[in-house]
Amino acid sequence: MTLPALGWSDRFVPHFSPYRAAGYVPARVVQEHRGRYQVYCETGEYSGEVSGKFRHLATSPRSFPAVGDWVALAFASPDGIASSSDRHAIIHAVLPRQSEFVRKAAGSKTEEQVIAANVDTVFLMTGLDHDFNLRRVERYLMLAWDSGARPVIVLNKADLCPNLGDRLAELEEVAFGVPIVAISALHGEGIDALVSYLQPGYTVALLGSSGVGKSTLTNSLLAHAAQATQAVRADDSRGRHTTTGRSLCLLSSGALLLDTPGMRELQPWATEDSLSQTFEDVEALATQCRFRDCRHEQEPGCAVQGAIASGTLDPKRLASYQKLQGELAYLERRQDQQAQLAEKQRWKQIHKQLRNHPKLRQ
Ligand SMILES: Nc1nc2c(ncn2[C@@H]2O[C@H](COP(=O)(O)OP(=O)(O)OP(=O)(O)O)[C@@H](O)[C@H]2O)c(=O)[nH]1
Ligand SMILES: [Zn+2]
Repeated sequence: MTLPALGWSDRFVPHFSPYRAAGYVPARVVQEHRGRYQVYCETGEYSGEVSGKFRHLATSPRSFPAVGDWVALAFASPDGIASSSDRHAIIHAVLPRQSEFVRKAAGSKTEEQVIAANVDTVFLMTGLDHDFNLRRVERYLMLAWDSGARPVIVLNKADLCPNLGDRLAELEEVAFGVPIVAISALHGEGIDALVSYLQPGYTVALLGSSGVGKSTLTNSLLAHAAQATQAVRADDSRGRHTTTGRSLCLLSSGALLLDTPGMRELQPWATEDSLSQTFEDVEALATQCRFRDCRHEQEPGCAVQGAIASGTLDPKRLASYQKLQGELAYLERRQDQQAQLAEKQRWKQIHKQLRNHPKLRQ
């Protein structure tokens, strides 16, 4: 496979040039399992792990490669002689990510884990059945803004929806220009509208609650992929079915689909930036409130309550905003507590060292 077919773009070139000079090759992570990685580069698929130096210098779990990452690779063989015919390789660096999806453990930055990297477009899937929920769409939009990937709202199960027009109108109120595509994954309807996001070398991922139709859509996108997988297999000298069981798959259109259990389980968390981006209407109104610290409850001159009274803002949207703001504040408090605890531990350690210091001991 060529690098552009794997999703390489000019944006990575300057970041990679020092590694190229040192003799490394660029490769993309297509699978991760307990510190072992499957990667693709121009000469095929390799199995790899990070170098000892990498491990030593890594400051957090976030530093480690994730599916979708571009890495600097060196070929290795057991006797230490570099050779590209050997299928083992060492990862020496992770290139800066264009986007990343992070699993956040409540209140602990150190436990944050990257579960997908360099996704160009994320399909936020919502069902047009009982799953339809504007508040959930808001949360997924926040997650998307936070990741750096471009969101597209995909409304699935259009076949079950008698009032699509109403649904679309409701959604537009929270989507602020994010494209909305209605499909029926089961019946293969409307999929054509997704094609423009499935350009060769583009990486897409699906997010949405369980049962929304992610697998159904994936299967329909993969359905005609036989030829493409052939091309990938031809690159593998051992003729293994290299695309099966991979978290990054080549679609017939030439786009890459990133699908991992981690992505499927991803829960939206609020961050300051994503909150502002998702609720720019509420925040714009808030700047018009008479009091700067207006809580948008009973205060006089509250522009937010004014908008609700005049029917231009849905009160449920304000409630959603305030709920997420509360969640954000909770997370920040937890993080502060953790930081304080870590600081306390550090001083304990220092005191202990001082106590045991030979010159200071009586
Ligand atoms: N009527 C209708 N049913 C659909 C459509 N797409 C998916 N389904 C059905 O919805 C159910 C769940 O679909 P899945 O594709 O398994 O959903 P998922 O998002 O992958 O679910 P998880 O694997 O739990 O995350 C299945 O019974 C599908 O047949 C659709 O467009 N219309
Ligand atoms: Zn106000």
